[in-house]
Amino acid sequence: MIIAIDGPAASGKGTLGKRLAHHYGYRHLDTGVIYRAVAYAMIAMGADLNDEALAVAVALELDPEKFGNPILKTQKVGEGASVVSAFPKVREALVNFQRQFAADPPGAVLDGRDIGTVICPDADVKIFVVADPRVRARRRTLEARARGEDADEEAVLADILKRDERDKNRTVAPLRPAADAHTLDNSNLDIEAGVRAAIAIVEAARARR
Ligand SMILES: Nc1ncnc2c1ncn2[C@@H]1O[C@H](COP(=O)(O)OP(=O)(O)OP(=O)(O)O)[C@@H](O)[C@H]1O
Ligand SMILES: Nc1ccn([C@@H]2O[C@H](COP(=O)(O)O)[C@@H](O)[C@H]2O)c(=O)n1
Repeated sequence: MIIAIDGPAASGKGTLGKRLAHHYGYRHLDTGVIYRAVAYAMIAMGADLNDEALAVAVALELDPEKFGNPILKTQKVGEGASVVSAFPKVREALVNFQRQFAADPPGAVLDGRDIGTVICPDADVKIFVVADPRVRARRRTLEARARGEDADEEAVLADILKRDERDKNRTVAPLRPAADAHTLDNSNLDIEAGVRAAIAIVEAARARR
C-alpha cells in the first residue's frame, strides 16, 4: 500500500507520515528533505540557487545517506529548497528515486507537495494536511526554540507564507490537493488526534479495496 501525504509548510506532514509508517510497518520518505539536500549542497558551494543546470547536476548526484543531516531542517535551507524545487528539470531528476521508494515492499508513506498529484497519482490513500498558518508558525517556532534556536514567530510565519505562495504558484507540480485526496485540518487537533483521524481515513480506504 502507498500512502501519499501532501500539504503546505509545517502542516504536520512529516510527523503524520512517520507515525503512519510506524503504525503500518511501512517505510517513510520525507521528500522535502531531497529538495533541501539540493539547496544545501548549492549553498555550501557558494553557488547561485537560480542556476538551474547546476541544481540538476547536484540533484543527479544526491547521496540519500546524507538526508539525516540536521542542517537541512534550517529555515535558510527550506527557503532555498523552494527556489530549486520550482525548476522542472530538477523535479524530473528526482522522480525515479521517489517512485522506486514508493514501489518497494512492504508499503510506503511519502510526504511532500506533489506526491498524490505527480509522484504517486495511483496511491491507495491520499491525505492533504492543512492547518491555519498562525498555528503552523506557532508550532514551528516552539520546535525551533526547543532546539535552542532564537526563533521569531512573525518571521517564521512570513517564511511559511512565502514558501506556500511559491509552491502553489510554480508552473510544475504546484502544491494542491489531488482530486481524490482527503483533506485533514489539524489546526485544533493535537498530534495523537491527528494520527487517529488519519488512521480512520486509511482504514476506510482499505475497507473499500
Ligand atoms: N497535530 C499537531 N498538533 C500539534 N503539533 C503538531 C501537530 N502536527 C505536527 N505538529 C508539530 O508541528 C511542527 C511541524 O510539523 P512537521 O515537521 O511534521 O510539519 P511538516 O509539514 O512535515 O513540515 P515541512 O513543511 O517542514 O516538511 C512540529 O514541531 C510538530 O511536532
Ligand atoms: N514533494 C515536495 C517536497 C518539497 N518540496 C519543496 O521543498 C521545500 C521544503 O520542503 P519541506 O517539506 O521540507 O518544507 C518546499 O517548500 C517545497 O518548495 C517540493 O517542491 N515538493
